[in-house]
Amino acid sequence: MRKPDGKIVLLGDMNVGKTSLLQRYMERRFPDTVSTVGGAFYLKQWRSFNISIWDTAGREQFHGLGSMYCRGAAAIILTYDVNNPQSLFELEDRFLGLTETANNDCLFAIVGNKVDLTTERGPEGGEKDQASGKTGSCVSSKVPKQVHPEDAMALYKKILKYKMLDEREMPGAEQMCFETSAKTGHNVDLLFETLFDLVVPMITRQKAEESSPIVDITICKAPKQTRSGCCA
Ligand SMILES: Nc1nc2c(ncn2[C@@H]2O[C@H](COP(=O)(O)OP(=O)(O)OP(=O)(O)O)[C@@H](O)[C@H]2O)c(=O)[nH]1
Ligand SMILES: [Mg+2]
Repeated sequence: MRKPDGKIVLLGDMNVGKTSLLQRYMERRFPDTVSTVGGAFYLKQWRSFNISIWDTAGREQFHGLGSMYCRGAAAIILTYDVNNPQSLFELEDRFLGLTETANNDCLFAIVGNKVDLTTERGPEGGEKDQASGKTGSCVSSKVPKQVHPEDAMALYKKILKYKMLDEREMPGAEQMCFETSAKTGHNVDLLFETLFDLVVPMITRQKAEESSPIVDITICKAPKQTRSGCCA
């Protein structure tokens, strides 16, 4: 098997839907899942590159493994559940620290999953069914969204500051914060394919640097002069 050219890692609390998102994208279905143990990866061919996408366990007992999975990552998908504010909080509190082992120029996407279960705020402040777009007081069993996109965008900006990444050189919060549904497939292709397109130039640059390493001439010492006047 060819070594992957780049790596993307899904992180986030248990039950937010990491495995479901990956299965929706790779297998085009929404099967029943069991809580992930350790981690597992899929290989995706994107253009001429092989990208590994790692699914990790959100359960606390596997927390120690997280930084190992993030090693050398080109992009990290921080996933939360739009119905569970605590799951967004956990991203900053528990998962961000695991990303220290990722590449220095690692990209971050913040993904609010399970939007199919929610209603959206309508223009007049009323609730609107996110799937059908209908406004009304009795809109099925859906609940108002608990975490709004602005909260995720604020976290994205905070992460750039924390990582000391220049906001002007990184993709904007609007591009890197997604709301998805693994159940309906909403925005799932957009999420993964946006990341692939951003990661590919990074891989190309990295490969170019590896094939023509820069020689630091300041560390090439001048030849020593021997007593006889010859160079040693
Ligand atoms: N309605 C709805 N349910 C979802 C969605 N995504 C996942 N689920 C359900 O949420 C539960 C957890 O999904 P998983 O994909 O196993 O969650 P996970 O983040 O991988 O969890 P861990 O492996 O424990 O870290 C399952 O019952 C899924 O069917 C979604 O977009 N909409
Ligand atoms: Mg899982």
